[in-house]
Amino acid sequence: MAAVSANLQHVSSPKTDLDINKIKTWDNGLIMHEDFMSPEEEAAAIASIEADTRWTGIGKRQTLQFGYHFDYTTFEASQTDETPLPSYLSKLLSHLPLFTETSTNADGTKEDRKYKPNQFTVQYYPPGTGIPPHVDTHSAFREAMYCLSLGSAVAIVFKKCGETEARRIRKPKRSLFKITTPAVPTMVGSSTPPLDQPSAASNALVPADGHLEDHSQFEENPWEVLLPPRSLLVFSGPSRYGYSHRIKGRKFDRLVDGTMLEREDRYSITMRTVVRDGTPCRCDFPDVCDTRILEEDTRGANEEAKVDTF
Ligand SMILES: O=C(O)CCC(=O)C(=O)O
Ligand SMILES: [Fe+2]
Repeated sequence: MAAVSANLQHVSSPKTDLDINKIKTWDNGLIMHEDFMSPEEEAAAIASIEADTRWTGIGKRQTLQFGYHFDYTTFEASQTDETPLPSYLSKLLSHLPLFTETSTNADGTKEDRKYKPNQFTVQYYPPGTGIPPHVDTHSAFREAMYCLSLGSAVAIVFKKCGETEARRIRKPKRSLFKITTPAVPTMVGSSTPPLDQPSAASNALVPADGHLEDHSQFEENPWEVLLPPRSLLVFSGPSRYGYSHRIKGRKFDRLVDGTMLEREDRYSITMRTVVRDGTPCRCDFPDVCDTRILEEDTRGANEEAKVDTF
């Protein structure tokens, strides 16, 4: 699959450190494994997905939930609903390249651990649809998030969160089930894909060659990565906590050489590990961190209560 691109000012480039395995890494913690599965495995997974009768959702936004279900009213994992994994998912899970997370214990010592995902959302994207900019809820899931693309290639857009995102994330969350028109992005959790018409301006893609040395250049500027079919995206660090991601609603993505790549049916499988013990998120992006915002709001409410008693 060709690298994508256009606006040289916002070059984002992976280090292709293990070319033989087609693994690309970016300095913001994003990793892409190309050809993560064979075309035969992909076809089998799509056949199982298409034959499944448990699709839920509204309108064009249809999902299947396995392991713990993702709750679109809270943007967290359901406390009660759990569905056993189909065989294509168990197989996938058995050779997922698990990310090593470093956490700090109460006594200040560091601990390295790998966590297996236990929350799986399969999403169907008819051609032309996307997902609004969002940051997956920090407190609800562990750091590493995995996203497998099946079917059509698509461009995903990353943007380093700034003031706009910090403001938006504080707005009340919107539930998928209350939305009937294309959504205004909520920035937390996932919401209904907008059905934008393709536009020339929005088809501009960012080059994938060169080297990203400095995140600050992305503060205002989105950058795009083409997700080929059968590719696995691993989010960690800043790409998980401090960047929003979205898929624009459009019918074509434009490649570096100007080729317009028409979108077809796409399925994605998002894999996350649920945090159940209330461990607070301690990421480096407090402005877009729901744990920190809740702590701040609680402190604010306590201050107000103190004032009220006077
Ligand atoms: O479909 C994709 O590749 C992205 C999905 C996503 O961002 C999500 O499930 O939170
Ligand atoms: Fe997401």
